[in-house]
Amino acid sequence: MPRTLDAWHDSDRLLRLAAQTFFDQLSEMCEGILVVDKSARIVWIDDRWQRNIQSLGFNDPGEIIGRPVEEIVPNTLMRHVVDTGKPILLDILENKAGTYIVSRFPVHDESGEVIGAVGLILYDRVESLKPLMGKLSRLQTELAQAQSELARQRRTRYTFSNFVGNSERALDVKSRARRAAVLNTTVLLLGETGTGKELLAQAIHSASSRARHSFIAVNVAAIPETLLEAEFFGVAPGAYTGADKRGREGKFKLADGGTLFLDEIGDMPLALQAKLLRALQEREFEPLGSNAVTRFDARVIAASSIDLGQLVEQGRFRADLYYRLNVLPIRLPPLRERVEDLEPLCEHLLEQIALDNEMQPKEIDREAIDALARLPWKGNVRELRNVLERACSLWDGIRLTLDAFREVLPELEAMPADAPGAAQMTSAASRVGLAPVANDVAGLVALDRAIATEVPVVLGASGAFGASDASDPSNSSDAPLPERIAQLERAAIRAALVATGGNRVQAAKRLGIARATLYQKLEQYPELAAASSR
Ligand SMILES: Nc1ncnc2c1ncn2[C@@H]1O[C@H](COP(=O)(O)OP(=O)(O)OP(=O)(O)O)[C@@H](O)[C@H]1O
Repeated sequence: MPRTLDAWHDSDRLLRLAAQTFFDQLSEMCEGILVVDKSARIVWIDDRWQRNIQSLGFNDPGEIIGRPVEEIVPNTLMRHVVDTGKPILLDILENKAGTYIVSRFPVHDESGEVIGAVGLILYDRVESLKPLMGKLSRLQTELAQAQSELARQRRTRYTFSNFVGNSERALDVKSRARRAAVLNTTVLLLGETGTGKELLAQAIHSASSRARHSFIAVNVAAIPETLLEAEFFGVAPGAYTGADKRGREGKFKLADGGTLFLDEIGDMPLALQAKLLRALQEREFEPLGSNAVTRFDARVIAASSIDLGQLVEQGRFRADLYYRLNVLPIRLPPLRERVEDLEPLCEHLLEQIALDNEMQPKEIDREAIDALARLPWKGNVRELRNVLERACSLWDGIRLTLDAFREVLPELEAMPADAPGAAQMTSAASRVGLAPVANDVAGLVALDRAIATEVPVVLGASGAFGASDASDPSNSSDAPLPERIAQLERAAIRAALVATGGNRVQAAKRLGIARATLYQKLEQYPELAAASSR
């Protein structure tokens, strides 16, 4: 079939000519061509490419032929193309000679083996692309900043040295946590709000072999129930209408290799508890809207300020999940049970406050510490820090005396000097008993704080719950509006907590706000947080 043969020969010739024409056209169009052999040594450059020689520090083409390409062209990827046999169709090459838009192709022999590569400078007047390049570089800078901020947030701030306290209880907590750090098991931190559960979780992570990886914290209570699953396990691309087309990674994935801190685990809805249990057991999970499983390798540290055992009894927490989490429980004592740590804690917190506010650290009188030791500190170290911060801002002197705290804690006034220590003061009834009620300002505030700390008792003890906190400067009609609004807000939240016996879910409903919003508010007002159960 001569015609077919002719056609074959014709097409073969045609192809060769096409390749030649393509090459000629391309060399016309582009700003320079460079060819390397299979060991990435330069074998040929065209006339246009020669224009770059001087900017690269050479005078003659003879000086560069036969040399490894990266010795001549900094940042080139020609060797990569030869090694992988894969083209790089479009790239930006930046080096001391300038910024270029380049293209790189492997060259194959008849058997398909890579025998070299061709590099084309498509565009060398990147100056004219300046606005575009400027935008690109701005975006790159922003991305780098966002990435470093994210990495900073995911790094832990705390180590064991930040957990202040030399009391027997504090030392015991630290030694248990140190032991937990070297193991890879699940840890359960139990303790009232503000006792340092998150601090300890970070310290365990920092001292573990996972320290180089992320520490991801999720407050289960602060996330609306409907969003929890996506937040935990992520969303597959295009999983549902309105979902991000590219999907979203969940906290489990983000914590991969590192530590996942699940705060207020007792607030997790039952349906999600099942999925969490499976994830912990199987070490894999399915993102929302996906059938494919994702493996994960993160240590889980869970925390709770309520007795999980009790929740199990009430059928609000799965027993199997409880046992799975309760491998290594650590109980953090409330501050009132380790009042000997008050002094070092005050010193540490005063230093922190000074650093944060760029001021000289204040000192604290022994007499003031003794008085503080008699308070119940339901908001624990967090509440202590708030009190110290307020005292620092209101008190001019360098030493915080008892008077400095009388301004912040008027109930100190009402408390007899020989009042029993906080450790013995286990009920609000005893505190209310100490305080004169009604029109006496200090008494009213004492009552107010007692309400904030021991809700149910005071419910019966005072019908005057709605009475405003007369000693609070924000109550004065001269107080700025934001302070007065905050005061009203506190009063409303407190009233709702009282009315619901401290139940946060019901209180949020009563207030007509989302549960997550209430949790945010309680973070703002730890003395109220201390008053409520979950
Ligand atoms: N032992 C401690 N030494 C120094 N600072 C502490 C200590 N315990 C708690 N803090 C500080 O008190 C504040 C509250 O601590 P953290 O958030 O760890 O408590 P938490 O138990 O996780 O509270 P919540 O249950 O409300 O989330 C933080 O500023 C923390 O640095």
